Parts: sequence; C-alpha cells; structure tokens
Amino acid sequence: MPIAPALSIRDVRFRYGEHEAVRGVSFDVAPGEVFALLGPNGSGKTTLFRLISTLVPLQEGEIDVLGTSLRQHPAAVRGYLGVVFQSPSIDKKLTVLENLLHHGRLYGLAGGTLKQKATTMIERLGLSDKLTASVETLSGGQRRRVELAQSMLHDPKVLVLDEPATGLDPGARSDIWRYFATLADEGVTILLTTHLLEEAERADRLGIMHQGELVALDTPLALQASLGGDTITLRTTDAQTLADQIASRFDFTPAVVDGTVRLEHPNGHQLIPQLVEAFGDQIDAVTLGKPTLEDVFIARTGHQFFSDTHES
Ligand SMILES: Nc1ncnc2c1ncn2[C@@H]1O[C@H](COP(=O)(O)OP(=O)(O)OP(=O)(O)O)[C@@H](O)[C@H]1O
Repeated sequence: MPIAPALSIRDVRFRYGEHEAVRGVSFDVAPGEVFALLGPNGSGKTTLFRLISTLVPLQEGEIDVLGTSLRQHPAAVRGYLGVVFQSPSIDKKLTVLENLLHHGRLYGLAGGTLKQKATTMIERLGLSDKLTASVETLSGGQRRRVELAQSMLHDPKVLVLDEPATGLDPGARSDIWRYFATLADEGVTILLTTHLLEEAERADRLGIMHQGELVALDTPLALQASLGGDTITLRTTDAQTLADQIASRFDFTPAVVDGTVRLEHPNGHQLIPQLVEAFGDQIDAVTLGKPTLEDVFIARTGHQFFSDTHES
C-alpha cells in the first residue's frame, strides 16, 4: 500500500484582488521528506507557505496535512505544524530561554515540562551556552536556531519554513541543514521555501515555481539529469541572430538568456568545434558545464532565474 503523504496540495489557487499569485499548484510531500519550493522573487512561494501555515484562508483547491483537511479543520492542522516565518518572530529583548518559554505557553505547555522541553531543544540546536543570553547579543544564524527550537517545542510532525537560510552565511546555513536532516531521520516532514539554488540542491525533492505555477517537480539530480548532457553558453554581441542561425543549421533551438545563447546537448565537447567552425566570427566566448538547477529553470520557463521578468 502506498504511504499516505504528510502534505498534499491539490489545485491550489490564490488571488490578491485581480492578481493570481498561485495558479493551480498540486504536489505531495512524503513523511520524513525535506521538500524545497524554489522560485525567484514573486513566484508565489510565500503565498503558498502562508496558505499551508493557515495564515491566509484557502480560496480554491485543497490542502491536507497528515490526512486532515486544512479547509475543514484549520485548528487541528495548525497543531500539527511547526512554522518559521521569513521575518524574525523572536523578542530581541528577552533571553533565549524566555523566548522559548513564552512561545511554549502559546501552545499550551507549562511548568517543569515546558522548561525541560525548552532546555532540550536549545541543547539540540547547540545553543546551551546562550540559554540566558539576550537574543540581541546573538548572531543571525544563532537567532535562526532559536526560532527553529521554538517552532519544534510542541513536537510538530510537519515543519514549514519561509526562506529559513536567507541572510545566513554558508556555515550557519549548513548547521541548519544538518538539523533538518536529523529531524527528517526522526520522521518530521519539512517544507521550506527558498530562492537560493545551492540550497534547493540539498533537498530530497523540490518544486520549482514560476509566476504562480509549478514548472518542475522531482529530485534535484533527476531535474538536472532531465536536461541531459552538457550546457553550452555562447557570449556574443547579437544573441538572437546567432540563436536563429544555429537553429537553422542544427536540429535544435537554443535559448536566448540575458544576452547569451544557451543550449543543452548530449555531447558538448563534440558540438563546440562545429559551432566555432560555423559561427566563430560571432562568438566571443564559450562556456561548457553540466546542467544546474538554474539551467532547469531556464529550460522550463525561458527566463533567467535572477531577472526582473518573472512577475506578470
Ligand atoms: N499582500 C499582497 N497583496 C497583493 N499582492 C501580493 C501580496 N503578497 C504578494 N503579492 C503578489 O503575489 C505574487 C507572489 O508573491 P509571493 O510573496 O508569494 O512570492 P515569493 O515567491 O514568495 O517572493 P519572495 O521571494 O519575494 O518572497 C507577487 O506578484 C506579489 O507581488
């Protein structure tokens, strides 16, 4: 029998007035999976995060968390979830422990049990020596860890996080990802949003968002492999003309991305000499590489990942 998903998103749509920010998104997240929603600014990730975390009401479509309908039982679903917001949700004037105690009370925890739980969580996140430190004396990475500790106090089965690693240095980001791996091993399901390609690569599976739609859904390796072979980037003064000429000479159509000509080919090293022989006078530089998640994004959308062209 197939394992029931921890999180099930079906045909979800969301409008802010006239603007449709999420346009019919469907996917499942398996128990214990670390799932990343990757997309550039404005692609709809935060809106989806707000819907899943019950911050905004569902308009169209359905979301189930651990088999419970969010539309019918939002309070129950909230209880299953640990939530970490993009903007800090801790009080800088309070100590680490005070923040956790305060948060725990919101979830109905109290007394010795709460204190024990808070201390254990702080320990797990490597902040024992900061227990009585005021949060304003902590680094960005340490504050993030306090928020993570806080979100896990009530033993949620599903953790949802909006851009958890934004603003953190690579070391702090790695610490957080190590913690995600530990939680996932314990059966906690994790969904996070990110606009960082290198972060999405660490997820078990990812969904790529573009203009409110899911344009790709698979493991990072499978997505990269789906492009096959190599990625060739040609720098030239007139990318569109060169792309048209390549398309009429060879049996594929390259993409024009940010003033460069970009193409995927099973054997890049064999194709490059042919390209140089035919169009050498127009090519200023050639780059050969393996497809990245950015290439996957470009191949699926025709847009560059970091550009101003995403919002409709
Ligand atoms: N409160 C709002 N009112 C109107 N439009 C909004 C609101 N919040 C978001 N939008 C629009 O909805 C679209 C999706 O925004 P959303 O915040 O979900 O994207 P995102 O992928 O999370 O971007 P970012 O990485 O910048 O947070 C954008 O076009 C945005 O301008």
